[in-house]
Amino acid sequence: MARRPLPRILSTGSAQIARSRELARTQLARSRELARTASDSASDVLHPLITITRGLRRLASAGRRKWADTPKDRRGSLLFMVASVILVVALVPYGPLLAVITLMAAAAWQGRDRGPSAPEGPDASQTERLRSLYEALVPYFSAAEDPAPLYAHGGEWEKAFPEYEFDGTGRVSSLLIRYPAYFTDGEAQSRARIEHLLTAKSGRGREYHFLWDEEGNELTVTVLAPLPTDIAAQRFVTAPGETVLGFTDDSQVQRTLPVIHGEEQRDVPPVVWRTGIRSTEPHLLVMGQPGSGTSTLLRSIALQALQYGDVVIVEGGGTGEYACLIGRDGVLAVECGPAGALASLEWAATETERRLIAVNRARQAGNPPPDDTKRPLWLLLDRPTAFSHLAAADHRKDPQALLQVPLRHGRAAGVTVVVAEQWDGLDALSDAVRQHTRARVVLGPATAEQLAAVLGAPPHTTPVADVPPGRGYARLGTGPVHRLQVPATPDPYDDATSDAHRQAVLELLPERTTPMEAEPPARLEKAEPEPEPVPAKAVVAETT
Ligand SMILES: Nc1ncnc2c1ncn2[C@@H]1O[C@H](COP(=O)(O)OP(=O)(O)OP(=O)(O)O)[C@@H](O)[C@H]1O
Repeated sequence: MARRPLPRILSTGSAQIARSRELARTQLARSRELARTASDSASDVLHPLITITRGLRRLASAGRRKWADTPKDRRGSLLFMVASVILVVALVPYGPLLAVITLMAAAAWQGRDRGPSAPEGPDASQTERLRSLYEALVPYFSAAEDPAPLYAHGGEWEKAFPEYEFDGTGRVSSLLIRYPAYFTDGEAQSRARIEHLLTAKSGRGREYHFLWDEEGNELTVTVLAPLPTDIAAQRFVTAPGETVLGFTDDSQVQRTLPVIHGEEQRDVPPVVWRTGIRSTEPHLLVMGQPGSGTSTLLRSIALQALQYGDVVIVEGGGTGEYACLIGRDGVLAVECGPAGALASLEWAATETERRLIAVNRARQAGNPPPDDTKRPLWLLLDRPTAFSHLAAADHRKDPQALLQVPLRHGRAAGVTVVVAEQWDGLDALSDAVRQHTRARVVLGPATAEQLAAVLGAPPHTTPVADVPPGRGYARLGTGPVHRLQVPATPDPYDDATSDAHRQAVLELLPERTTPMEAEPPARLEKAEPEPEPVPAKAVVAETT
């Protein structure tokens, strides 16, 4: 069959349509070109304005950051300084105009393009690190029954690690990890397994902080900077009843203390322990292994306590580490022998009862507490279990038994007990000491079990490989576990002490009120044949 030609109208129509399409395309391309040229010239014209706006934004956010970083107590002076500058500018001839020009110039400088921006996302080696971390977590964060597992071998690590940061050495410095809701994050063992794995895989030798968000099924891992070990003993800016145990991270402590370091002053976050009538943790237990710095912490506490109170020191180690305090104003006794320790603690128990009775009588009579009950009394015991062993061998009274009254009633009577003990003496500590010392410090290396036993909760940070002396953890009551670095407060009579540290401690010592010759020489010797007389001031207090 012969093919019929298409109707003419159709063939010419399609040609026309094709032509008009071609025309539309050219017009579109031309208008795009026009728009591009217009936008290019507009951005050329507006470029300075855009740069200045960007610069102003950067300056404003820098100002906001500076304000947020300024400690609250310094904000007033900062505000005053800014107000003074504004006033001076307003008063100077052409000042406002010059100020606007300077501001625009600074904004233009700040807002300039700063070269090619850093490439987005991790580089090859960082990707490899994150992938290997992800793969290591697969066995812990996956279950065979999960139809859409977040963790699977060869899976997408990007979904599991939405945020990450690396340090200069290419190691992870901060990481946000998502995990499935069925992971048993409420169990300490499950958490510990993950924390151990992450520590090993992210690089040992650093301290990590783990923040578990059980509600959001997220774990934030942060690498912590080492705590400063160079802060020496000094007068800390604290109120009466506050004692600085040491320094910690700024993440968990709102307050900072100005400390002098050499010529400089800097603000550091302290662990402040409150004692006295309103304290919920009126007594402290310090644990550590030999050489971890427990005596140094006691010396630091004594120097702070002596500002407002009296101190009795009982030293079971017999190393004479508190000799610098003998005869100083406010130091009622430094006892190194069992008989002296017993006598001092007997006096302390009686004194606590006396204060308690006096306070109660005054209260019942509607009077304020008498003056002779107000001066805080501190009982500092370094290794008291050494005396417990000696007392048991000699069939004498255990000095720890005498702590019962000061521990139980010390808060109301203004008596604070601090006990420092080594790990081998932990079991020999009396029940009263364990029950009433609600402020806790652990110094030096310690196992997870030891930390949990003393602090009552595991720290959220991993242990450091090399623990400097005076480094550890502190927990006040049921509060968070803080990392702690005790200020260097060495024995000034120790030959190994540096001159600067020796001078720092000597400057804090109160005046010597009892001449050294008046002190019986046997006082600092370990074995004492005769019972020590009750300290001079103690007798006075007892008879009043
Ligand atoms: N916070 C600190 N900063 C700097 N050095 C410290 C600190 N704490 C302790 N040291 C140093 O560590 C050494 C041991 O300290 P310290 O005597 O206080 O330990 P200890 O736990 O009481 O041990 P021991 O009972 O065996 O004496 C000392 O040389 C001391 O100067």
